[in-house]
Amino acid sequence: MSDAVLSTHGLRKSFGALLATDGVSLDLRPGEIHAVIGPNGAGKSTLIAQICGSLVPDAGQVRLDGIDVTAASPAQRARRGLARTFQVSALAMEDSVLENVTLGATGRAGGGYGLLRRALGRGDRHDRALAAIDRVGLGGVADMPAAALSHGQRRLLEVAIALSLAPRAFVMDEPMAGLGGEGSADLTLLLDALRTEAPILLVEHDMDAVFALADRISVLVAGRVIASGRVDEVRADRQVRRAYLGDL
Ligand SMILES: Nc1ncnc2c1ncn2[C@@H]1O[C@H](COP(=O)(O)OP(=O)(O)OP(=O)(O)O)[C@@H](O)[C@H]1O
Repeated sequence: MSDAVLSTHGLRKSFGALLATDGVSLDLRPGEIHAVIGPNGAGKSTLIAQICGSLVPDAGQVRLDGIDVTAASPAQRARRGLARTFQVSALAMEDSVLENVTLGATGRAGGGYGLLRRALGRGDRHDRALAAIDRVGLGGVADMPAAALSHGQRRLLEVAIALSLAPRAFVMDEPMAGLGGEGSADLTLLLDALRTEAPILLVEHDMDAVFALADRISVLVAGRVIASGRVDEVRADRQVRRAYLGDL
């Protein structure tokens, strides 16, 4: 797809005899949320790891803005605008919300300590961090340590770190995991609004959130995309219902 911001082409990765991803091709287009769903062990985390560069595929390619980044490191991809939020929070708990955004974004983009100190002194980085914090609704707690935040606020902080990179595309790994109803509702509203700033590849088990947010869904089962399309198309797909959705 020529207008895709992010795309994968035939990504394959095996662990011994197990094919964890088996020729996965999908794309992420401007302005959309594309959800990837599938049962436990389907290969979702393996797919994300290959997209973000922490796992090298056996075959296939990843393109960002049409450029082949398959050989690029996670930091190089982050600098090109690929912003990942983590399934397990990677925050510095002792540091303030603001420090987490300024340092976290610099770290993910691969800055060493010297670069990090220069970045800290830079007004634009500070302003961008504050804007991202405001954007996710944490403006009132910018000086509080991450440890003092609720679980839901920590997820919002993860999004603020990603947002401060001025990303071309977000990759989010189960952002709703462990959130209660209120936390999920807040994050759903935020993601709904964020898609126009950068499209979101969303791996998520929470089907309410997926159906509320996704423009398109791809269903991964045993390492293969068994269906991909608009939400109504995928919900109606017999193979998907049999393999995964049950009686939804
Ligand atoms: N480093 C590894 N070494 C060996 N096998 C692995 C490794 N990582 C993943 N696997 C296997 O690959 C398959 C796909 O795993 P993966 O974690 O990508 O699935 P998933 O869809 O993310 O599952 P979940 O929804 O439970 O997070 C599983 O069978 C898993 O056991």
